[in-house]
Amino acid sequence: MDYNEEGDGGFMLNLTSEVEDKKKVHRRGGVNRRLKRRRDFKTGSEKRFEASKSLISRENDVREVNAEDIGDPPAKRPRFVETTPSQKRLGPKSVKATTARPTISEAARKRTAGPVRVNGKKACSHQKRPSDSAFHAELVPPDTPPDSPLRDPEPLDEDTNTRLFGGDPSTFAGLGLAEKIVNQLQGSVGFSAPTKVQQQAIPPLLAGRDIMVRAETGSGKTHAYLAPIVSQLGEKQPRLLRADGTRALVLVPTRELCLQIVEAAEALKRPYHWLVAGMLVGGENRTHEKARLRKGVVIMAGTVGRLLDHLKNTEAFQIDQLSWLVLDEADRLLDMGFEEDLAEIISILNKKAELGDMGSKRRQNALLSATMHSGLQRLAQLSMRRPLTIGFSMDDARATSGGKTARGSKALGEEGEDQDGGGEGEEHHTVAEQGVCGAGARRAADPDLEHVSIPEQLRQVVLEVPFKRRLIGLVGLLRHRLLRRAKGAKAAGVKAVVFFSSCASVDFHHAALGALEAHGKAAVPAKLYRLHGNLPQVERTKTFTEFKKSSAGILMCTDVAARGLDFPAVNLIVQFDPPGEVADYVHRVGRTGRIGQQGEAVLFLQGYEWEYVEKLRAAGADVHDASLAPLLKALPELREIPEANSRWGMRETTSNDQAEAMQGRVEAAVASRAELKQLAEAAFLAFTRAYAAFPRSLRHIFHVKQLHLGHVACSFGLKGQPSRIGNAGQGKSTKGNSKERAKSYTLKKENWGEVPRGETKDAPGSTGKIRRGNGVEASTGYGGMVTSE
Ligand SMILES: Nc1ncnc2c1ncn2[C@@H]1O[C@H](COP(=O)(O)OP(=O)(O)OP(=O)(O)O)[C@@H](O)[C@H]1O
Repeated sequence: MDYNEEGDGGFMLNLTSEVEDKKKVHRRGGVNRRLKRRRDFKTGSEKRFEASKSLISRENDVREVNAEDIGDPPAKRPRFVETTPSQKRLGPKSVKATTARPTISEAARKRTAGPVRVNGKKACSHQKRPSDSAFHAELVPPDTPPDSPLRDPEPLDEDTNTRLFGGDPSTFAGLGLAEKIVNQLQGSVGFSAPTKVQQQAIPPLLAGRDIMVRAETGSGKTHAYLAPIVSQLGEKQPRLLRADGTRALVLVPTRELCLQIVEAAEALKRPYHWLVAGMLVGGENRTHEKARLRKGVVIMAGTVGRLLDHLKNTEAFQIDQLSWLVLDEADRLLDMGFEEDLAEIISILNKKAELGDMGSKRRQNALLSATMHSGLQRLAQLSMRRPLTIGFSMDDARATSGGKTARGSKALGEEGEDQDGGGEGEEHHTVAEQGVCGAGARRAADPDLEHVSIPEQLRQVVLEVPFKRRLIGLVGLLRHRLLRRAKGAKAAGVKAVVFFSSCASVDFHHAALGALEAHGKAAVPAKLYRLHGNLPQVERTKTFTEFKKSSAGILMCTDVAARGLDFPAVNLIVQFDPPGEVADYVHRVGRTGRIGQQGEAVLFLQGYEWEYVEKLRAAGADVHDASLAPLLKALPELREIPEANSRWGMRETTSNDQAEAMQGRVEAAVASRAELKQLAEAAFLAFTRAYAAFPRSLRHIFHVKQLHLGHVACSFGLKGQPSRIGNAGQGKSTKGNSKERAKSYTLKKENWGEVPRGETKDAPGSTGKIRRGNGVEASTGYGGMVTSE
C-alpha cells in the first residue's frame, strides 16, 4: 500500500508501489494533478468545509488497517506499529507479512518532519498501545489544551489492552463487551456469535478508536457500533441518568432507519434499564420532542434536518458531553445532499464539546457505509481523528473478478423449485476473500469503476420486460413465486419488496394490484403494503412495523426503503423501475440475502437499457439473464372474456394471450374508474420525470428521449399518452396534491373483468423540476416537482 503524498488522506488514493504500467502511473499523475487543482480552486461548499474544519484544531489522518487484522487469533495478531523504511522499500507485502498494522500516512510523516518516533525511539511491533497515543501527540498542534476533547483518548490501560488483544474474536465475550451485553446478545437478542464486521469493529471502538467501516448489506453493522456504545454507557459509574444529557448520537438518512436503530438499542440496553434511548425525526411533533430533550435522552438516533433544527433552536438539548457520534449509511447522507448540514452539525458539536466538561475524554466517531462515496473522506476529515478503516481500500477496486461471466440466458420461471444459490451451468467467478466484505463478496473487474460487494448467496436476475408487459409481468412474477412457494415444501411464504421510482407509481401499482381479480379471487393473493415519503408519518411507521413483523407480503416502495432497513426474511426484491447508480442497485438488492440467508433480486429493464447490466457486471455484480415468458404462464386464464375468445378461436391459449387478456382488464378498469385513472396518470407523469433525472453518468443508457410515451402509458393501463402531458408549465406543483392523493385514495375491490372499457382523458398538468434521492435536479419539460422519497 502506498499513500497519497499530497496529504489528502490515505484511502482516497491508495496507489500501489507495484504500479509499473504506464496507465497506472499516468492515473497517479492525473489524480495528483486533480488534487492540486482541488487545493487551488476550492468550491464554495469546500470553503465552508474548510472553515468548519478549522474549528477542529487538530490534524486528521486517515489510517488503514487490514480487515483481517483485528479479528485474528491472538498468536498471529499484529500490534500497532509504523512501517519501517525497509518495509516501505519492499512494498505492501512485506508490511503485511510482518507487521500488518495501520501505518501513518505519508502526509502526516511530512508534517511531523522525519520518521515517526515514540519517546524518541522508532516504534516497533511490541510497543504497547500508549505509543500510539504518543505519536499522535506530535500531530496535535502544541497549543491544544491538555484537557481538550479533541486530544488523544487516554492511553489504554493493561486491562483494556488485554481485553482488546487477548480475547477470542469469535465470541462476543472475547471482543471485550461487558458481561451483561454479552448475555443480552446471546440471550434475548438471539445472536450466537459476532459477525465478521462486528469482530473487526467492536474491539477498536471499545479501545477508544474512531473507525470507518465499509461492509456489505446485511452484515450486522448496526450492532457493530451499538454493542460497544451500550456496553460502555451502561457500565459507567455512577449510572448515567437522563439529566446527564445525550451521550451517543446516531445520524441516519431516513425516519424508518431511525426507528429501527432505536428498537435495536432498546433490545440491547435492557440490562441497563436506566439508559434512555429516543429519536428525533422529521414529521414528528417538535414540541413533544423538545419536552423529551428537556428530560434528557442518553442514546439518540436522528435524521439530519431535525437534529440540526434542535441543535440550533432547543436550548434544553444537552449534548456538550457527547461521547459517541455515528454516521450510519454515510454515503446515503451525502447522496441526499446533507454534506453542508453534516458539517454544520459537527461544528456545533465540536463547539459544545469545548464548552462541556469532558475532562481528558474525547468524542469517538464511527462512519459506516455499504458502498463507496467520494465525499466519505471529506466527512472523515471533518469529524474523525485518525480513524481505523475497515473494509475501505482502493486495493479492492484494483482486484479483478477473473473469469467471472454471467451464464447464458435461462428462463426465470424454469429455475425449478430451488432458486437458492448458483445452479448448474453457472461459470464460476473468482471469489476474493475480502475480510469484512465477506467471503465471496464480488470484486470489480474494471479498476475505474466502483466495485460492489453483494452477498454471494443473493441470486441476481435481470428480465427484459417491454413497457406494454411491465404491469402484467410484475403480476406474473409475483404469482409465479407465490404459486411455487405454495406448492413447494418451503414453509415461508413470499416476502417481497418492489421498488418504484416515484411515490405516485407506488400508489398506482398498490391500488391496481390490490383491485385486480380473476375468477373472484385476488390476482396477486398476498397482503400488499406501500411505503413512500408522501405518506403521513403515522402510516409510514405502521407499515414499516407491520411488514417487519410479517412472515409474508409484498411491500411496494420508493428508495425510502432501499437503505439500511432490515426486514427479516425478505426473499424477493423486484426493481420494477431501474435504480440509479450502481450503489443504489446494491442497497436495493441488499434488502434480501441478509446475514447469510438466501435471497433473489429481479431487475426489470427495457432492451435498449441493457448496457446497465454490463455496468453492473463490470462492477462485479453477478447478474443472470432470464426470460419473461414462463412467468406470464403463471397469469390466471381469462378465457371467459368473449372478445378474447372470438379473437383466439379454437387454438390453445398462449402465455401471450393470457397477458393480453389481463392487460385488457387493467386498461378497462383504468379507463372506467376515475380514481384509478387519476393515479395512473400521475404515475405516468412521475415515471417520465424520474426517467429524465438519471445521473449524468447513466443518461446515455436511460435517456428520456428513448421512451416511447405511448408504450409507457400502456404500462400504467392507459390506452394512450395523456394528452396534456406536453403542456409543460401549465399546472401546479403536484407535491401537495400527491400527498393528498396518497392519504385519500381507497379503492373497493371489484372484478375487473366486468368493468366496461372506456376512453382515457387528459392527465393533470404540473410544473417544475425533478429531484431524485441523490439530490440531482433535472428539468423535464413536463413540469412539476416530484421527489422520489
Ligand atoms: N451477530 C449476529 N448474529 C446473528 N444475526 C445478527 C448478528 N448481528 C446482526 N444480526 C442481524 O442481521 C441483520 C442485519 O443486520 P444490520 O441491519 O445491522 O445489517 P447492515 O450491515 O447494517 O445492513 P445494511 O447495510 O443493509 O444497513 C439484522 O436482522 C440483525 O438483527
